[in-house]
Amino acid sequence: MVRVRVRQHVNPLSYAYQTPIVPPTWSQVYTNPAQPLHLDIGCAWGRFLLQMAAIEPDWNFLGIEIREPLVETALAQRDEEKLSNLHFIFCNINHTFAPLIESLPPGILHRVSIQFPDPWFKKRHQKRRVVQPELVENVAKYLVPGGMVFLQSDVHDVAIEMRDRFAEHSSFERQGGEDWLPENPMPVATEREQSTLDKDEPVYRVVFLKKGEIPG
Ligand SMILES: C[S@@+](CC[C@H](N)C(=O)[O-])C[C@H]1O[C@@H](n2cnc3c(N)ncnc32)[C@H](O)[C@@H]1O
Repeated sequence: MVRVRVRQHVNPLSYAYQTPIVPPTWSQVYTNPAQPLHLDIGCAWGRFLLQMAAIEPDWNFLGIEIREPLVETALAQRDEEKLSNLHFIFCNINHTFAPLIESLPPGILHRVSIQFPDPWFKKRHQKRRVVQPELVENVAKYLVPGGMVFLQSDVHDVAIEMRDRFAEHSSFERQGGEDWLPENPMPVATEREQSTLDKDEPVYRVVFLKKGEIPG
């Protein structure tokens, strides 16, 4: 895979990232647009999804990333691997969630992952964090009953903040008790997860399911 130099962070609150995208024509993107969708928010180079899409051909995967060069690289790799159940979109998810999901067949969003989101440590920068109350509200609105939210971070405060934002919402039920999950429920580790584990550092993980009856 060819790697280009990219900025480490972009400010999602800056003017350049406020416009919602025009969604693609999904029948030109996925072979079967009716398959359950896994949305990965902040997918970076897309390595996690490239592996997931190969392992789970009966799912569609959508990676969202605010740094455009990473999306271009991920799409090129997707094409090289001929994965017709995988797509990546360059956008700011905080301005795109509703129009994006509404452009898909209804009842399609079954899984959302947010893995190692940018921590934005300084107090005055914390509004740049991706898990804002409006995002939680949108996940609650569009995820199917029984659908899964998987969150993980190596930064304890960030993990607590995103965990609490989902826990406080009446639509979600936390899984696995009060402790952080010891294992990743997904069969693939992200790049950030792998580098954290390689350094023997902790990863804070939590899963929520959306309450309600699962459609038969
Ligand atoms: C620390 S990286 C983690 C990447 C990957 N999930 C992993 O675990 O290896 C966080 C990613 O989220 C992206 N990101 C941050 N804010 C975003 C936003 N509002 N919308 C879409 N992507 C965002 C960043 O550009 C970055 O690539």
